[in-house]
Amino acid sequence: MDIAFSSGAFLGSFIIIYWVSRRFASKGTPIPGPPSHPLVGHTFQVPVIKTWKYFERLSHQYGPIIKVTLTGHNFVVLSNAADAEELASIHKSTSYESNNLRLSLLPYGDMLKRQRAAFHQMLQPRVVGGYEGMQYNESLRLLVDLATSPTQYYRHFQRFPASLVFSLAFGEAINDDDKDLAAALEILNTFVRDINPNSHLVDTFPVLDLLPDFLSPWRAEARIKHQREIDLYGRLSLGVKTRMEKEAGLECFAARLWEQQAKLGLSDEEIFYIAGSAFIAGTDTSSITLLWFVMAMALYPETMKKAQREIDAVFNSATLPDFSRMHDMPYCFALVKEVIRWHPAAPLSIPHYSDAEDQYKGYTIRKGTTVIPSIWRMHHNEEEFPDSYTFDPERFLSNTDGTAVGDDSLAEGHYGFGFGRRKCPGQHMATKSTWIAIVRVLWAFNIETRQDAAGNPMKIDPEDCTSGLTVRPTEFPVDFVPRSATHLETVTGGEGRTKM
Ligand code: HEM
Repeated sequence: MDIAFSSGAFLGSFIIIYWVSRRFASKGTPIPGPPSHPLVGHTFQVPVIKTWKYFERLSHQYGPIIKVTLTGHNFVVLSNAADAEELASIHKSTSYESNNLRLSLLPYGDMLKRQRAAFHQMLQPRVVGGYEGMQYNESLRLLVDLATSPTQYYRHFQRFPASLVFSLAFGEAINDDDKDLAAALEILNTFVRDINPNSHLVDTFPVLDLLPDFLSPWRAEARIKHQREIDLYGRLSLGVKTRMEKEAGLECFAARLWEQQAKLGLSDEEIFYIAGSAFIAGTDTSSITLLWFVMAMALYPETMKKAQREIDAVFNSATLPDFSRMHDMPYCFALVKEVIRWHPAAPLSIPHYSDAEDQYKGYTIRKGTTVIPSIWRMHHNEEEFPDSYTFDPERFLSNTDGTAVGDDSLAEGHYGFGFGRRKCPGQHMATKSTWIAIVRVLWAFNIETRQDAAGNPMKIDPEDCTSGLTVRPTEFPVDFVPRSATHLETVTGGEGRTKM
C-alpha cells in the first residue's frame, strides 16, 4: 500500500473519530451562533481575513455571546466588556488561558504567576518613571528620522517601539543594521503569524496533534523556532548579567530580573523568556497604535490642528515636549485614548482557552473552548461610543466618574489593553511611550495626505489593513512637513534639546 494513501486513511480516521466524539459530547443550552455544517462546523464560514469584522456582524445578529465551531474546536466570542471582565476575573473555578505555551502566553499556574509578578516589578507605574530617559531618547530619534527621511515613515514607526523596548529589555540602544534587532523582529513576525487561529492545519484539526512526530512537520518547526528564541534572548540576557559586573546601576528589565532572581524564584530560562516576552508583546502593538494615529491625523486634520494649538500653548518651538506638562493638555490626553479606541492594535485581543467546564449566564462553556474578547466590537458599541467609526477625541473629554480629563490613566475608558488578570502588564509604559511619541510628532510636524501629480489628495482608507492577531494599516500616502524652521532646528540639534 502506498505511504501517501495509508497516511491519508490514518488521518481521515482520526478526524472522523474526533468529530464524532466532540459532536456527541455537546450538552447544555446552546450558545447562539450562525447555522453550521454538520461535519466541518463553521470552518468555511469564518473568514481568515478581517475576522473581527465578521464577528462584529454576527454579534449584531446573534447577541453579545456567540459560538462558532472550527472543525470540532469551539470558539466563544464576547462582544460585551462586562462579560470579558467577568470571565477573565470573577469565575475562579475556571482559568481562561492562552492556548500557546511559549513566552508570555502561558497557562494559569505557578510559572505564569511568577512571570506576571516579574512583569509587575518592571512595569508598575512607580517604576515606569525610571524609563523616561529612554523614551525621550527614542522619541527624539523618531523625530530626527522623520525629518531626515519622511517617506520612510512606516519603517520609523516600527523602529521606534522596537528599539525602545529592546533598550528597556536589554539596556542597550540598537542601530538600524543591528542583527539582533533583525532577528528579534523576525521572531516577532513569525509569532504574530503563528498565533492566528487557523494559521496551521493543526489549529483547524487539533486531532492532528496526536500524530507521531514523523507525520507532524509543524512540531519540529515549532521546536526550531522555540530554540531560536531561547538562543537569542539567552545570549542577550546573559550579556546583561556580564555587564552588570562592570556597570553599577545598569537599568533594564533583564538587570532587574537578575537582581531579583532569587526573590522571584526565577530560573535562568524564565529570565530569558520574560525579557524576550516584553519585546514580542510590546513592539508590534505599540508600532501599530502609532500608525493608526498617523492615519487618523491625515483623515481628521481639524483634530490635529486642535491638538497642536494645545501643545503650542505649553511648549514653544524651541522646546521639545516632555512629560512634565502631560496633565495640562487634556485634549492630547483624550486623543491618545481615542487612537487606542478607534483602531485597537489587537481587535480580538489574545485568544484564551478554558481549562475546565464552566456555566455562564445559563450557557455551558466547555473545557478547551477558546474564548475571544472582541475589543473591536466593544469599541464600536454605539451606546458606549456613539458615532464610533468617527475619530473624535472629544468623546473622552468628560470623564463619567467626575475626575478631570488627564488626571486618570491613559489605559482607562477603553478596552485596548484587555481584561482581568491577563490585562496587559505593559499598559503604563506603553501609554507613556505612545503619548510622548504622539505629542512630539504633532509638535514638530504637520501630517498631510500626499497629493498626486494633478494636486489631488491621494486615497487613504482605514479598510486597507492587514489581518491577524494584530492589525496594522497598510502603508498609506502621507507627508511629514516640519511646522517651522525653529521646530526643525530644535529636532536636529537646537537648544531645546536639553530634555532629550
Ligand atoms: C499600545 C501598546 C500595547 C497594546 C495596545 C497592548 C495590548 C495588549 C493586549 C490586548 C493584551 C491581551 C490582554 C488579555 O489577554 O486580556 C496584552 C497582553 C500583554 N502585553 Fe501588551 N499591549 C501593548 C504594549 C505592551 C508593552 C510595551 C509590553 C511590555 C513591555 C506589553 C506586554 C504584554 C504582555 C507580557 C502580555 C501578556 C499578558 C498575559 O498573558 O498575562 N504590552 N497586551
